[in-house]
Amino acid sequence: MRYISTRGHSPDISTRGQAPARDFADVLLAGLAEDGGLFMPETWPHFSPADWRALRGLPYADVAARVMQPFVGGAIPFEVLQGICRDAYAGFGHPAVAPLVQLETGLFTQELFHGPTLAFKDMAMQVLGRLFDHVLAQRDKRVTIVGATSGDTGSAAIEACAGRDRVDIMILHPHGRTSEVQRRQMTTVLAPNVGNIAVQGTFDDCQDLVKALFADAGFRDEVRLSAVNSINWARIAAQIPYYVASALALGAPDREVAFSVPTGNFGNVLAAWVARRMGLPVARLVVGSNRNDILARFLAANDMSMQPVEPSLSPSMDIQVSSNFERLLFELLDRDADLTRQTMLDFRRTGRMTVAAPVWHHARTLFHGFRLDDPGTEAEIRRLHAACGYLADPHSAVGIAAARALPAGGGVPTVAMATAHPAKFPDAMEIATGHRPALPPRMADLFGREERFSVLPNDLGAIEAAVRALVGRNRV
Ligand SMILES: Cc1ncc(COP(=O)(O)O)c(C=O)c1O
Ligand SMILES: N[C@@H](CCOP(=O)(O)O)C(=O)O
Repeated sequence: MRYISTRGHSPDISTRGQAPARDFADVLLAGLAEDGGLFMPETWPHFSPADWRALRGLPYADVAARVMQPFVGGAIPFEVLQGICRDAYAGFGHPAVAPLVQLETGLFTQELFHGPTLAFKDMAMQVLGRLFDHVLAQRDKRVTIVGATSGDTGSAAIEACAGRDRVDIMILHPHGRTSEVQRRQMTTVLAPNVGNIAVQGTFDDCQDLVKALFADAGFRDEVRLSAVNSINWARIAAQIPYYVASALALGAPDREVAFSVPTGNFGNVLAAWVARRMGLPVARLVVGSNRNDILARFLAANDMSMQPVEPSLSPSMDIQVSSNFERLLFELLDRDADLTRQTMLDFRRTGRMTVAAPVWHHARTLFHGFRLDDPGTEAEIRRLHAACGYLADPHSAVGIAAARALPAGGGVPTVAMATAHPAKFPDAMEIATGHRPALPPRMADLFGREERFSVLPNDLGAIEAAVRALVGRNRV
């Protein structure tokens, strides 16, 4: 399998490509293409109904390896990939890894939060940490990972990379805009290869800083920059298998399913779209947003206009620029990289994007948008708890409410993704239900642990200096 950039390869003008086609291992290490685009597979793998059926009954780790295998291609032998997946999921807190829970007739939630940091990010990040180890050892290289987080990616990435020999990792979070549990999960990891910066800005500022670091070619090469956000294709590839696992459990490929996904950076729901592109019978995909509803507004009215990021009860979704939308746009524009690049540059210049009517109509056949404000989120958490005793965190509650808002779908079961453990957001949970969910015993002393992080302005030079200091410390 080869990969191309959303901005550097046009099917008509292939010689204009700026980022050369790469294999999976190259893409894992590069993170973002040199031309600022996102990597995409050159072709989409396709599974027949018989291929899907052959996955039924396998342990989750084996499903993951088989679903990821076509994306990994010849870059890593299948036995190695399978070993990595088995090892990655062995430590999860539930034997099914990502169990399905029925909430009501036709409505299920898939719990993606049984990994070490209690959010869906672990599902991919535990695999990525091991993939980095394997590929870096093979190539005898080191990398510096710089990631942006609105709360959950950071701790999952740190957990996956702390103490690894060939990786330094610096995580940027928006100062004061995560929950305290989320912040402490990152800042109390004192391994020498880990750094944390609280940026005086929003998640979008943090994400823009990461992209600006990649755009500074000198810096990128000097520290051998890599990424663990879902701009890295490997993250998307490792998020596809749980859609497959729940669809199979509900009768696929002989029965359709629908998915409802609480959305911010568009990486999770994009993985569901890829599963459908691979032939999984997915009837509908619902994009759930909080008050930062740029995606819902786009789907409702072809209006992707940026507004200031507002803090909400679901802080991990407080995002305006959904990076992975660029991957969808590339597909919607028939893989015209020049048009994708121009559309994205115009969006960042003007803060506004509308697409041609047929493109927008096509997007609406693929995705339904939904928006839930904070009072609605609180009410949904309370309702669920009263109705069936289920504690859904504020992000998961947005996804569940979005699933319930869907018009009846002719007997198609809907799976709403539960993306975080409620104990990560104890204040919101207590206000909504009167219950303060406890952290697992291994994290019980989180609030007594020493924290280490710097507060820095939203300034590229300051971030580059901090990354250089981290790298310098570990490479002498
Ligand atoms: C708990 C939680 N739910 C939902 C999301 C949104 O997922 P995505 O950014 O893949 O759209 C995030 C952050 O990414 C998250 O941490
Ligand atoms: N919600 C995320 C934001 C980054 O998303 P990613 O999937 O692109 O890493 C977070 O919790 O950090």
